[in-house]
Amino acid sequence: MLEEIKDLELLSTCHAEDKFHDECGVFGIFLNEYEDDCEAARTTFYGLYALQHRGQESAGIAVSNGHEIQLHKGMGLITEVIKPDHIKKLKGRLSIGHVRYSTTGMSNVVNTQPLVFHYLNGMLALAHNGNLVNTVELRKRLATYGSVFQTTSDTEVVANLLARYSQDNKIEDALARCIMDAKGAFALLIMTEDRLVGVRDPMGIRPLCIGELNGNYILASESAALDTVGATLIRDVNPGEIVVIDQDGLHSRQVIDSPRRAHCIFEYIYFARPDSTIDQVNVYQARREMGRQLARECNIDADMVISVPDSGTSSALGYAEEAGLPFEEGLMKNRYVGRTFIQPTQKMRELGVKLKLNAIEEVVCGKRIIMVDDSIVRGTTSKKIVQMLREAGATEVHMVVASPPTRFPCYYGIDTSRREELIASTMDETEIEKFIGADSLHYLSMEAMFAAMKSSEDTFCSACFSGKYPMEIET
Ligand SMILES: O=P(O)(O)OC[C@H]1O[C@H](OP(=O)(O)OP(=O)(O)O)[C@H](O)[C@@H]1O
Ligand SMILES: NC(=O)CC[C@H](N)C(=O)O
Ligand SMILES: [Mg+2]
Repeated sequence: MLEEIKDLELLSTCHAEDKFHDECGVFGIFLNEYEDDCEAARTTFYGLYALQHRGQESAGIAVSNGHEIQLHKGMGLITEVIKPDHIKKLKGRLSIGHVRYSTTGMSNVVNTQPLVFHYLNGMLALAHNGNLVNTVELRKRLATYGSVFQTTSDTEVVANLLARYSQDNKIEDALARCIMDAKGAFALLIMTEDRLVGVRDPMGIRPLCIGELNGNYILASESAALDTVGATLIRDVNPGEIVVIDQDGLHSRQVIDSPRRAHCIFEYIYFARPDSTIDQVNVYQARREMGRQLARECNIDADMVISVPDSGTSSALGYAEEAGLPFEEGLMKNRYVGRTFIQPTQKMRELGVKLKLNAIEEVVCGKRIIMVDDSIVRGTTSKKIVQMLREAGATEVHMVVASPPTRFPCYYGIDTSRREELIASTMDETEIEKFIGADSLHYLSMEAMFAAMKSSEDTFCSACFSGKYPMEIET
């Protein structure tokens, strides 16, 4: 039986004001060996808990007991949506889960994932990280064949393609045809009654890795989720590869061989957890190296380096090390605020970032500060923090950013699709410096960023900085 809860209306997600550059997290497990019927759902819950930073709008878990798929999903964080009583009802040895930050289709309960469908050969569940760039064209095409849509998300288009191509085929054969049609970024998990299937887009834009836990296989967006559940990272799913996990183990098929790799550079800069390793590069080490490179490019006379926690900290450490300056905690983050929070009162809204971050006067007063952040998107955070540090007595505040200016929207799964909202698309560096009120502003160069990654430009998608998109965008 399909169980679906209504919008919990627990949170008024204020992403439009608060932030707009998350994406989604997926996690799936196939248990051969298990102690109790709820183990798959429970493990998925903890996996999604570890991936919460990737999406905070909604969450869901689907489980198969071999005959049918059960689902529980809703709006909110994983701990708000999935309670212990729900886990008790989600019985079965296969499970997939999703935490969402919407890119195509609104943030509402209808578009929450996993999506579960009945089709010719039974039931299937889908969980998607990424964004298709030819959704409109595919939807139109499918509609002319008679497809109907319940959601406005791009993920349902994939479900319809799968249903169309499945006929007498196995789901992985249908998927192999489907990914020839679907253009864009996708790390997809598909679960039928008896198998778990994962696929990564041909350029490998979004991450997906394979783990192993007591002889059982897991697919997850980030390796930190594997660590959390006690699993070991085996490898990344290759771009264009389909991985099938069933009772006979793991089978793999390379469906498309694209000469171009386009791993999202922003995963390393901001999205992913520093304790994750993606495509063999540890995120913490990448960020730290970007900080070192940044220090080599800047020459600022200052007393200390501070970070904008959380995601600016790894690069701030690298910067301080290279510049030979002390690293201090000049800003403290309220750990309970997270990336989505309950709408504050008007007065609190005016305080804005102060809900999240506060300066430690005793550290910064009378000091010349170098403040390191991973990125500036709209400039809201930096403007308020510079002001905060000055109010706390800092004599100079130099803003250094461990990435190049974010000038172009992302169409591949990060919701920065409104160019006019990106401060660096409308202002030059001098204007931004003035806007945020810093004594100076420095960005990491593109060359230094790739040097930090020890790789060339054509390994990554860095379109948010360069405007060079690895594939055509539907207009
Ligand atoms: O220019 P803006 O539009 O203000 O956005 C940029 C800020 O947003 C991100 O941090 P976030 O608040 O998401 O939190 P985190 O660093 O704790 O992950 C990023 O690390 C910057 O600090
Ligand atoms: N951020 C994402 O990866 C979103 C997945 C999918 N495009 C959705 O909007 O639901
Ligand atoms: Mg930040």
